[in-house]
Amino acid sequence: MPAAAVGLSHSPLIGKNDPAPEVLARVDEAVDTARTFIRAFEPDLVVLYAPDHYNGFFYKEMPPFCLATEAHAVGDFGTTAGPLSVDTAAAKALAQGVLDRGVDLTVSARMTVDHGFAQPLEVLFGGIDQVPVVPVFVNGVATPLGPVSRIRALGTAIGEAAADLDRRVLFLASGGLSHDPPVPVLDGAPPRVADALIEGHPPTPEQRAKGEQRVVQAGRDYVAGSTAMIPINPAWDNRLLDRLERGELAEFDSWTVDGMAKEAGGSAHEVRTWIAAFASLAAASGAYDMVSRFYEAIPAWIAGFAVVTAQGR
Ligand SMILES: O=C(O)CCC(=O)/C=C/C=C(\O)C(=O)O
Ligand SMILES: [Fe+2]
Repeated sequence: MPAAAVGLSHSPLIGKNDPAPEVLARVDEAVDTARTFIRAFEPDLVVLYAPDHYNGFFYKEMPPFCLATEAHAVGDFGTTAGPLSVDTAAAKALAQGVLDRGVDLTVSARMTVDHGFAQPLEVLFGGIDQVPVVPVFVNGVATPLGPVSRIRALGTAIGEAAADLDRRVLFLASGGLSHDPPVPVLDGAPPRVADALIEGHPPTPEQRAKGEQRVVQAGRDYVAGSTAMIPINPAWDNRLLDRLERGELAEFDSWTVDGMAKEAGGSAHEVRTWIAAFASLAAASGAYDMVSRFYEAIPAWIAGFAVVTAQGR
């Protein structure tokens, strides 16, 4: 089955706290390469693995992962609000295929998603409704988190199920790599914050604007060096990309949740989306080749920022 993968870091700070023009130019070139790759591949289905940042999933019920048969974006950090063009029939077929393979998948018939999903669709496809998509939420921020092996199992099961669809499938990962942006944490949160993380009260426009401003300020503080955030870790990021490039996906099973957070920051768990996407590509194609690989540490975006394309053999 024709299959490909693209990994793209997201950042709420893109366009809001940009790095120097020469850095932006290098990112633009890498993103253009990914767009050209996608145009040449001509996918007719995108399986999009992305995290949520307490806009759609809350501690009242927090699944490790969840596949959507319909989805709606909230429109945070300047992304578009509205429905994603979910291919419901393909989503249902993949969900059944994953469950049949013994992975306990949660399904949402009305998923709420945020910039984690919307940004890659806008950047690569020009909008959130431009391509048939199956959104797959992968928890990358809300501890406790299970072992990475389960994410690899999810990605493998989705890749195997996708191979039965007879479609041209692009597996797209959104997030990571090492980064430690200000995302609220339940442990030790004051009661009002804890209640919001558990119940998920939709923020007022003023509350959303205040939260977004806090992230922008964190980006400025990070560039200025006055921050307690765990630093971007290019060595860790490149180790991850090396393993993806060599197809050594089983090696990720030994990566621990605590170790990942300590070495690469609280949001480094977003790399679970990358591991899922590449596991899907490996399962759908048997083997793959990395076609392009861009990486740069971008403090203004609080991101170890990567853009990668890979083609199934
Ligand atoms: O209100 C808030 O605190 C929102 C925080 C938030 O959404 C941060 C997101 C950061 C990323 O998506 C990232 O750097 O990957
Ligand atoms: Fe994120």
